[in-house]
Amino acid sequence: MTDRAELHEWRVTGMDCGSCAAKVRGAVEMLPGVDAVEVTLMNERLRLRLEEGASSESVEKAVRRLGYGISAKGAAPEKPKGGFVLPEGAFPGASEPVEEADISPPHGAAPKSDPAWYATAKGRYLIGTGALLASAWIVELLVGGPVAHWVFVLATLIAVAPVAKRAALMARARMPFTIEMLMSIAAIGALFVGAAEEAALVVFLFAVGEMLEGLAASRARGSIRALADLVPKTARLVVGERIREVPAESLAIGQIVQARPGDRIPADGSIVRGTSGVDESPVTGESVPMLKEPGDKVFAGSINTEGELRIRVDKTAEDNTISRILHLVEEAEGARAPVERFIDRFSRAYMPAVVGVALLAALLPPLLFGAPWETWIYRGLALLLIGCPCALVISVPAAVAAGLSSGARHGLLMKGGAVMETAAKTTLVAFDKTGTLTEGRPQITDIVPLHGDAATLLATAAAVETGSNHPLAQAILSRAEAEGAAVPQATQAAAIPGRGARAEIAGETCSVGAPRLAAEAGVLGEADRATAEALERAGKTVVTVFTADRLLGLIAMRDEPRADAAEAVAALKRMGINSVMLTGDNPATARAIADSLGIEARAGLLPEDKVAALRDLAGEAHVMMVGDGINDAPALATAHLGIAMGSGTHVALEAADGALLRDRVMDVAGQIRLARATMANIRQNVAIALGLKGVFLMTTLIGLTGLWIAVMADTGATVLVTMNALRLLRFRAVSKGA
Ligand SMILES: Nc1ncnc2c1ncn2[C@@H]1O[C@H](COP(=O)(O)OP(=O)(O)OP(=O)(O)O)[C@@H](O)[C@H]1O
Ligand SMILES: [Zn+2]
Repeated sequence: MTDRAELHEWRVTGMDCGSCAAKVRGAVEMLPGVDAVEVTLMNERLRLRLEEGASSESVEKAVRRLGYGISAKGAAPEKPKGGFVLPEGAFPGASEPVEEADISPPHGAAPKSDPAWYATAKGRYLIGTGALLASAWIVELLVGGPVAHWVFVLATLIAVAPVAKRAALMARARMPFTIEMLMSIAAIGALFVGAAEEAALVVFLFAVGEMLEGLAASRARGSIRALADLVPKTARLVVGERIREVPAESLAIGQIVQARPGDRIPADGSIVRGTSGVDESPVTGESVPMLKEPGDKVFAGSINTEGELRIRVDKTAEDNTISRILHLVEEAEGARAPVERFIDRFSRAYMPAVVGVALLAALLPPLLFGAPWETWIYRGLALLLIGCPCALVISVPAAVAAGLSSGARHGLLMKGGAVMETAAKTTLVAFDKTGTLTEGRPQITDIVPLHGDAATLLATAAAVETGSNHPLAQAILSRAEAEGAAVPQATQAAAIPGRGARAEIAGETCSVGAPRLAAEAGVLGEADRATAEALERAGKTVVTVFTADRLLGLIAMRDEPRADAAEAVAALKRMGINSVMLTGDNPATARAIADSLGIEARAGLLPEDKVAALRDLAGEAHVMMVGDGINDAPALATAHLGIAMGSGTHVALEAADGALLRDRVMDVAGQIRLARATMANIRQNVAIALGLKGVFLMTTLIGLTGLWIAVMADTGATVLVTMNALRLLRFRAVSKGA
């Protein structure tokens, strides 16, 4: 393997059942110099590594030969071929290139809408086979007898030809067990046992099934694409006195745009003029409009409800929150759940096994017991049709895609099926305290100067904290600003993670930090310690302000628990999930807050202690860690699952396994509920798929059902499974008003 290998990406159109993706993967994997092949059905993507010297054209050729459309990502979109390789002129118009469903271009460009069903290659194939079948029936009605029989034979042959051609192509790509192959053998075989009418019907029903599958797949894709549609295509750019309509994609950072009442905001940005209620539900799922004023941030895709706003663009179109969410949901699909891999392996073994059973059924009874050949060959052919694993193969990705996009619309993000599967198993949620269980906006409650006055103490503390972005530092800085304190000049200001901050003021080293830090420096007397502890027992966080030789004073702050934190802990409890709070804050403060929430607490943890605590917990439970993502990245990475919540998520979106975009603790329960519902949905789907197969396997063997029922059973199962999965789109993870 050379390290010059390059990553390539294409868009592949026309895949709409799980086995399609497997076919593309199989065909491409065989090519020399190709490695790390990844095919995703829902966003129609093929990604692989090409070694130096290997040509990307051979990849494109291999995919086209299977009858799928392929175009390089980023390059000018080429017109994709339809789902079927049709002989020239087999059906009117069928050999023209077909504009198939286009997925969301991930970065905000205008997505095309799906063409009507009859305009797709599969639609035309369906109409063609339907017309053939209908004409044959008319002939049967008018003429009947042997003529009609031969008309059915002819209709079957014409209709099955494109399928057989495709089956042959796949077989040559060393994939003999495909649904196309089973179909072709069953249809042509049926002609030999004299069931011509049924053969024609079978091909027609197969076309119906393909069509429905295609519709279901594009529906699932559409639900993800809907996210991209939220960002307006155009923006009203303010240039001097005038306003110009420009494409939203072309906006550059720093430009000013106008949003009128009722407009969707075209870019992530900050308000420079105007005050208005902004409905962010499209992005975060938060349904109550938020009052925004100059300086506040807004997301692209939110709706401006009341007044005119002028907004400075902060992010380009491909970098805004919604395209990052979209990107995440798309990426997510690549991380396949273990259950999905299992199903894949299973279905790969399943098809050959069914072919074996079909062969035995056709041969054994006549050979061993002298049963009639015709009957048993017919039954064998019907068994072949039962060998289509479509329903089984689509059962997992359909549910995962529906679950993911349903979550995304409520601000609950998970990076793929693997994350969902783990989330569903959660037995313990570890919460970070500051900014997660609490608002993360501490307010100063007490200033206790020991030398000099309160204003000087505050000013000194503020000078030291200029080097920190800790919430406690923010509290001190904003209070100092509000009081107009005369903050002295500080140099070499630096944060001491998990402990405090330090700086030089007028040649003297000055520190602000946990009482422990002052104690270590030997400047915390008994009386001061008692004062601090009394404040801490009231749920306040105390910081000490000190120089090398004396304690200047104490500052107490209180960070209120989030309104729904206690309720969320209770909701998790009802789901059988324990909660624990991990915090760097001192034990007394932690105890006071934990008691008010009904949660266990581990306090006084340095960042590395949090990691150790999580390792410890992960030994006996499935742990989901929820943090604000700001300085708990190592902890998020240590838990089985790390979920970033609230405002910090914009930083942590890429690093965590999932994110909750709203500042609601209840969403943790919602996230797990959604994951559980998705896993339950998958189990139902697998049961439907396998159950129906089992039933029809039996009825076919005893001769109760025949060829066309076998096709219907497969199509029916596929449709049932997809519809069941789409139910997840209506999933309500969070009760209203939570
Ligand atoms: N910049 C700072 N200024 C003052 N004190 C600080 C600062 N940074 C940390 N501390 C002290 O160290 C303690 C632990 O800080 P750490 O950042 O680990 O926890 P936290 O973020 O406050 O709480 P949590 O762990 O729940 O998020 C704080 O409670 C505070 O006493
Ligand atoms: Zn299929």
